[in-house]
Amino acid sequence: MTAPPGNHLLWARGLRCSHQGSPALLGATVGVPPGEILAVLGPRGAGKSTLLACLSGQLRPEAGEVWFDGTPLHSRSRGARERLRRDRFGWVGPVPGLVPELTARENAALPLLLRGASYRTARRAADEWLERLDVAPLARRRPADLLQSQRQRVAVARALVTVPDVLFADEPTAPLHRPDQAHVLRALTTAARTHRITVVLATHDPEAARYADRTVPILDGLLDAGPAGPAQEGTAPCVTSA
Ligand SMILES: Nc1ncnc2c1ncn2[C@@H]1O[C@H](COP(=O)(O)OP(=O)(O)OP(=O)(O)O)[C@@H](O)[C@H]1O
Repeated sequence: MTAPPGNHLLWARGLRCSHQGSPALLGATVGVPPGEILAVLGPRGAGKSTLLACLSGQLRPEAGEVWFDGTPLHSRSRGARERLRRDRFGWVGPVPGLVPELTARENAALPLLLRGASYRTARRAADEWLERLDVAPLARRRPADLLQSQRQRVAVARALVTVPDVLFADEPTAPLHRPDQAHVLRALTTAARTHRITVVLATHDPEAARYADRTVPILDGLLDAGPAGPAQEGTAPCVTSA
């Protein structure tokens, strides 16, 4: 196994992955330098979510390699990949997925509390991120009392509260109206740039991709956007439990 070429925080080559026999990724190669906001742009079913799941270690690809911070991710155990996701990655998807019983502040603080931070520390950090996402006045409200765009901004605050090395954003504004989409994407990308957080943004919308530093197209499970590096044999089947 040879380390990836160039100065990439995240790098993948020749990723292949299928879901219950139907192919989703047929060969994806991409490198992401530290601090870059990269948009992966493609239509529905192109393989964007599967790519992000492989890059973040949720799925282990059938073939190909994923490297993060100079070490291979694709060959790590499930537990090691879960720890990496908890400690170094953030995730925001199209559905906010907030805990309904908790306030916006408690939801945003949750990742820090799960890491063992004190309530006071977690609360202070959560308040700062809610402020950056323009939802600080709503800190005491529960998700049911928030608008969809407000819930999504709380979800972004929760994804960024640990200041992850990489934020994976999978269609983070898909269910929002256009003005709310712009608001959430501007807040997300401004916060990421300020804190040098690398972002991989999956989207079907060229307007959303305009907030990124670079856009790479994905179509029918194919993406070729980085130096290939040396050839490598495939690994185990594409599964979450491996
Ligand atoms: N859990 C699954 N079981 C079966 N097929 C799946 C599953 N997840 C994705 N697929 C299929 O894999 C292909 C790629 O899906 P994927 O969700 O990665 O694409 P996408 O570009 O993110 O699309 P969308 O924007 O619709 O989510 C599609 O054909 C999809 O139907």
